[in-house]
Amino acid sequence: MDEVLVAENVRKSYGDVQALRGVSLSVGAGEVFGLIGPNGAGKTTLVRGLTGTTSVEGTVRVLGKPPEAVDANRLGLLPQSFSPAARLTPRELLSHYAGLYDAARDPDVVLDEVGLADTADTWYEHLSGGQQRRTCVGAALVNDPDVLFLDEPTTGIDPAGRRAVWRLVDRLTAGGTTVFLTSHSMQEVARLADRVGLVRGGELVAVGSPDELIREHGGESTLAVETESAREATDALDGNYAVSVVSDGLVVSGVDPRDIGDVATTLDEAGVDYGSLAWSEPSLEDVYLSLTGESFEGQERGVTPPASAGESDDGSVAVGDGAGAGTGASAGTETSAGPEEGR
Ligand SMILES: Nc1ncnc2c1ncn2[C@@H]1O[C@H](COP(=O)(O)OP(=O)(O)OP(=O)(O)O)[C@@H](O)[C@H]1O
Repeated sequence: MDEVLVAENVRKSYGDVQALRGVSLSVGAGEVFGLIGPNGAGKTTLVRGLTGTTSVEGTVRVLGKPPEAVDANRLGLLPQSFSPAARLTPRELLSHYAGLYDAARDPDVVLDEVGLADTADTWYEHLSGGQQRRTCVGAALVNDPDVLFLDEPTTGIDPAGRRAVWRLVDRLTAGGTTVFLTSHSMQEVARLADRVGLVRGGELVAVGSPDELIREHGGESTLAVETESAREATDALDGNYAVSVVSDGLVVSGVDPRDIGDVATTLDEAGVDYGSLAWSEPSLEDVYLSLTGESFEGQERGVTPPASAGESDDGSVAVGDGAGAGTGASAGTETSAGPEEGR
């Protein structure tokens, strides 16, 4: 695989703050690389170092050259903060940016793709935050770049707009564009990234495909039991299963989906009332939690609300509703991305 982006021992300090402490990575042609990590971990600094918008120590190569030497027609950058002229419309802004390049795409087509066809003639300052961000996304890729850097592209954008941006990224990567993305959305990273890097305290602490990271750092699948009788449930399951008590019940670790019925039967036989059983596989969120000690997007892994069988918002599968209802229950698989938001 041709290496499009290479960073070797990249370091950056702001005064006493070591924002990057020797980051090395490479990204191949057509690959989507997703960078995740807590606030202040160094993600934006790395994007800035890779794009030559801040000086760094170490080596950076983009398309085989120092970033400043790369033809601007071939690069796209959506910075985390980007404030274009407030009294221009999305159509005017994209036309302006398109005019800076040799062979840009038709701004109206891009506006349509980012879902702004209806607001193309509204002043930027009168757009909603999400519409503004979509305008910026459109501006970053109007030149159809070979390498695209997106620093938190969909922050503030609603789910439909996020899907539109994801489809745009799909379209670009299908055409061979390499994408380097930072995000605080686990769903976005799992949906888009071929490989994920987790940065913490200025260091890249893990790199791999989402599946590899989940296998290595995600821990076991779990069955969350929502019950007010945690002690009785624990007594019933102890010995056969690893159980830990949580605020609204207990979590049984390492349960194979085929064993859910056995857990339900055991609880029934012990006379334990439970509201729901929710089985889930480890996800990128668990990887993030295990490597940073913080939950991703502020979400807690765990018990889904009582529900009849069906997929919950976090993609886990809840079964049962009251004692006995879980017997013979089937379970689905939580994808690492949670419920797929349509391609
Ligand atoms: N221009 C600057 N001057 C001084 N310190 C800075 C500057 N830019 C970043 N830093 C510091 O460098 C560290 C890394 O910041 P950076 O913005 O790269 O983190 P991040 O991972 O992108 O965070 P976030 O998720 O909040 O966007 C932080 O401690 C930050 O305070």
